[in-house]
Amino acid sequence: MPDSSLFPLDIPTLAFSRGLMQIMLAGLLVYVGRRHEQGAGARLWAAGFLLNGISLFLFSITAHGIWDTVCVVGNHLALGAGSACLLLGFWAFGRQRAQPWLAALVVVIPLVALLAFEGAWPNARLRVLTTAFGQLVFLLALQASLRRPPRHEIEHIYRRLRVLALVYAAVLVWAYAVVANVLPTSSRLDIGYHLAIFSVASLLFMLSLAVTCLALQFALLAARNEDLAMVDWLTGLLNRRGFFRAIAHGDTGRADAERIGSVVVLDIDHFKRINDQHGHAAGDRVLQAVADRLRELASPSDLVARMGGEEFCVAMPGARREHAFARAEAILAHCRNTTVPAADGRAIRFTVSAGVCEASPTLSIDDALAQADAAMYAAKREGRDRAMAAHDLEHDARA
Ligand SMILES: Nc1nc2c(ncn2[C@@H]2O[C@H](COP(=O)(O)OP(=O)(O)OP(=O)(O)O)[C@@H](O)[C@H]2O)c(=O)[nH]1
Repeated sequence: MPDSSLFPLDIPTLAFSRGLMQIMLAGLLVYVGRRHEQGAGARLWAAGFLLNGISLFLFSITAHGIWDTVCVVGNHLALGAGSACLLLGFWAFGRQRAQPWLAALVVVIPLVALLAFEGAWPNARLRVLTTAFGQLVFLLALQASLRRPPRHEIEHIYRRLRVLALVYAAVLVWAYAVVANVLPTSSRLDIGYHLAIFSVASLLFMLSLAVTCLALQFALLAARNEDLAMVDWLTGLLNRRGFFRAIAHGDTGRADAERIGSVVVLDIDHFKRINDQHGHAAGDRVLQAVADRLRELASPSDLVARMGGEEFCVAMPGARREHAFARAEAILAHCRNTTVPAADGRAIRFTVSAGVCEASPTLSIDDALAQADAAMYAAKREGRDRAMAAHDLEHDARA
């Protein structure tokens, strides 16, 4: 066998650099996990990379006697525990049910390798192969955990990671098939050569995995921030932006023509007076009480939003004008019977005016809202605390 190598780096040096890199990435993930509200996944990933790093450090040490045993035991235990933590991290991040038996399996396999082929029947080749089998189980479990992304925004990252894990699993099988003497080795491609290629592949995989974990955490944060930008902080309802986005994305779950159905625009009567008499904080509580009533009376497919100030809107998918009108009147009655405590202990009573408009394939959502708004102002002019339909306004105008 010629004494030549395409890889001037020896495997322990590569293992040392891989270990160092993983420990550094673990530090970065700890930082990210601590700063984010949903950082449980990142913290578990950090533990996984740290343990993997320690395992590689121990692997790269050349020790003798008892210290050699300590290094081999530590290497196997840290490797199994590290893989289990990475899996637990993906389950926590994806809000999936953890599968303790699977996590236990990736810990038990290197342990069995250690006890059986280091302790009972010493056989380095079988020990290495069993440990590699544990890594293969980890990669397959990782593949399975990436099947259902928790949000559509991170779907493409999950898809790429699945491809990456698959390619790495193929390299792992190829490298260890040589160790098992399953593949023929030419005079040039000896076991060391294959393991060196595997070491580089492993370095690249773990680096990509860590960068992907960071990318996932940031993508989740960006998606959550986008959610917050769609929600009114005071009432928890959609805000104007969230309402139009939900309409555009078809969140009502209906086909186009039916999607919008009818819209009801609601406005609290003499709200300025409530603010002036009872203070802004009491006014805020009235806004929250209206939001609660709307939530209570909404059907699951309705979109309920605070469009700004004291104006609210409910999109009722599939609802015809008469049905929407009846529901608007029910909301008004509910608000009429609601009391909100003022700071001085008095009960604040309030009323709401509403305008109803049925959308149609020829009437855009903007036009339907404008017509419902006009109907709501007509209701105000008629004396407030009532609902009016845009359709009736048209009829009156024509008469
Ligand atoms: N407390 C509180 N008040 C708000 C908020 N947003 C807008 N307002 C107040 O809502 C009031 C709206 O007053 P107007 O537009 O005159 O309407 P109104 O008094 O309800 O009269 P009508 O609509 O004609 O019945 C203003 O005084 C705003 O300051 C808010 O988030 N909290």
